[in-house]
Amino acid sequence: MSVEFVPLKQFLTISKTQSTSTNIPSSTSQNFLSIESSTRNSETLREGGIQVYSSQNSVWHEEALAFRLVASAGQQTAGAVMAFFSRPQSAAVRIVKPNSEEEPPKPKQTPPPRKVNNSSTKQTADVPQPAPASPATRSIQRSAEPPVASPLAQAINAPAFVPPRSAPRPAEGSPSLTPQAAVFVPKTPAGIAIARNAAASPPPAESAQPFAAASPALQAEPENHQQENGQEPQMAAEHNGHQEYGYQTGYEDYNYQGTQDVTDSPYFDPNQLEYHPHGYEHDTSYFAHPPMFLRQPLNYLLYTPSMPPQLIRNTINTHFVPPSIDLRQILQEMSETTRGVAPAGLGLPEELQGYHTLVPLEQTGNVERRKLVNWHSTVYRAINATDGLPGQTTASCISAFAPIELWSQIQHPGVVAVKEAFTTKSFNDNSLVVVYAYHPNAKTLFEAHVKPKPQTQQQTVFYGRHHHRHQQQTQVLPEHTLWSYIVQIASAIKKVHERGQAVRMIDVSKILVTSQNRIRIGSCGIIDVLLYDTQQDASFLQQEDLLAFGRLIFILCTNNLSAANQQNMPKSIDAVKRLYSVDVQTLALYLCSKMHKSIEHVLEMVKGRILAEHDEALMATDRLEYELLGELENARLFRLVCKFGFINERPEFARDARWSETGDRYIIKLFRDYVFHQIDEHGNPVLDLGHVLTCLNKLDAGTDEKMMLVARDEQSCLVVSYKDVKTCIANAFDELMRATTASQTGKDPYSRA
Ligand SMILES: Nc1ncnc2c1ncn2[C@@H]1O[C@H](COP(=O)(O)OP(=O)(O)OP(=O)(O)O)[C@@H](O)[C@H]1O
Repeated sequence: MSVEFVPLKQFLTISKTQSTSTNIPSSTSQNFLSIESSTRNSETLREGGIQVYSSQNSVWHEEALAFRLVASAGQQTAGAVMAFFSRPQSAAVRIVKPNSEEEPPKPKQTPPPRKVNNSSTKQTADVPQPAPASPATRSIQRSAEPPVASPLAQAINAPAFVPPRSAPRPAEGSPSLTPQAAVFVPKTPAGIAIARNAAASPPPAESAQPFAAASPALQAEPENHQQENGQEPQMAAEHNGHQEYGYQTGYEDYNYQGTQDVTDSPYFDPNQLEYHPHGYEHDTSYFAHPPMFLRQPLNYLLYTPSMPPQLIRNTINTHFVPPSIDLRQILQEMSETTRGVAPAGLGLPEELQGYHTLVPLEQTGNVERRKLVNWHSTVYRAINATDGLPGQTTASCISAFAPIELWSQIQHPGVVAVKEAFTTKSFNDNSLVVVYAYHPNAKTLFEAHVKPKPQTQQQTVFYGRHHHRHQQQTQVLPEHTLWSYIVQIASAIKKVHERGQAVRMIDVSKILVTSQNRIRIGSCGIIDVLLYDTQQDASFLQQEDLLAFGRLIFILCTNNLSAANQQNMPKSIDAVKRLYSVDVQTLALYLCSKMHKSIEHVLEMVKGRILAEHDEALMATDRLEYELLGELENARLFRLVCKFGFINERPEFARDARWSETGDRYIIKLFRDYVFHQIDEHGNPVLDLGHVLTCLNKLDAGTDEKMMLVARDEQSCLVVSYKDVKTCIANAFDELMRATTASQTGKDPYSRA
């Protein structure tokens, strides 16, 4: 979430309390609470942005949906496990031990990593499997011949058996998984199939490399791809149906170059900086560069697929959803930003009414700032530790915060959700804090389309916010995008107006671009609180909204903040005529006219575009559903890996007979080795993600396929099915679960009563 702070001398004259708050109960918050109460350390689980209006500051907040999914997934797992398992019953075929009379046991100096064999053939179920010959012989190769029954001792001394991991080098041209491909978890059924194939025909052991070994050629790929599928395509390439309004021809008359600095343009009006639709004072600090600090960026190649392009699921850049590869990177960046922390020394409060880890999203300190009415504001990202009970509120304060309560009830995709508001002195002044949903890496429309752009891309992050994408933008907004914005804003206005309220924040600096072509009106409710004692007619304010909407269209069409000023109107109309369809011009003029307007009439005027927008939105949901399908595997396999982590190597099991070499839990230990600790014939570790995925998928499915597990000392082996291992793991995990529950309730974990 994000929070906005306003220092409020006037405001606090209303409320004499030092810290007051109004909490907006929401079903989402309650859901979170219930999840948090069932998990520990919930404080890291919710994210928030706070916008704090103060003479210096502002803050916000929002739920971290990603965490909620993990938490609920964990609960589902637990429930399934508890319902599923009975007492452990190992179905292992048998443990084969060397006969000490026939052959003396080998000395147990530094036992080498055990070798394992995926003997997926049925024969292994009933016959003794060939055992490793000697520790020196580390080679594990898949035998082409079916295993032959042999006396035990002979089996122990038999030539080394061959697991699929170190199969002979595949013939040239045969399909194999490259190390790079193995790095990435296949996301689709097709991907899984590839992984399985890869497990059946693994790469030569020497080609196996650690995951981080990404090829430099692949590193360049996302960038190129981005250029091809940039979010802001060239106007000429845009299929907007209005190419006659070509940017070059249209704007040349206007003497305004797209990449030119706005301030160099003859169209530039120094007075534009004084444009203040809501009483803001735009000053030169508006264009000041925020303080930047360099940081080590994450290597997104470790997160995004470096698969061959033909294996990437969706390369189409749809209106709202970028191609898969870009989408994944954007989401990773968002996730990284959400977890960022501010550099030390900013003097921010450590805790603020249940919010912590404040990170300014804009410049703080002694900088010249624009004003919102008579106040300055600063936006921070913050993390919500608790849901914060309502503080002491005076009657007058309750009425001042009433608009926030009204706004919190407005749930609309075009409005940044309002959460709560309170006052504070934590910033060494009297501030109003308004908490909003946080949209990582959001930009204002001004930043996205109006502000002059740097010519080069920079891998820099300003206070944890990424600034290296989408820097290369043309200055002319494609008409298709413009209509999309118009429809989204009109829809938001409709929602607010029909509730008898006014938006009062239709401004390029307050509307956020939160993802590809998705915009939301932000900072709603602040003006209502700040001017709560100024009685203003709602219908008058609604007319102001529509006027602001018209001005916004002119600004976006011309990239000029003063485009809608009286003296610039003729030029602006001319520019709109040249660059955009007559429909845009008609709508903008209607909205800027002095006649009585209504949002219903606006919707009537844009109804054709609404259908197009609706279709794009449906296409986006289809795309996202498709992307989501590929992620299903992740949670399932992640839960399995977590179970392994919970179960294996627990010190309390060290002396438990069931975990000893004759116990039923021993299978889990050996299976873990089989999955993760493979070695090749030279004793080198094999890091084959394909093998791990194949094993975990079979384990999760509980297949009857059998494998041979070899003890670490290579003195015995065990033939079990994945189903057996699954049962063992489930039983062990169930036991842990019951122990956990018992420790919370004080009951004996092993008592079934
Ligand atoms: N809810 C939010 N989630 C994420 N980022 C936000 C949110 N609200 C604002 N921001 C970001 O915070 C930054 C500052 O926002 P702000 O509204 O102060 O814009 P501004 O252009 O600096 O306007 P002003 O000059 O009035 O302060 C912007 O870059 C904006 O993208």
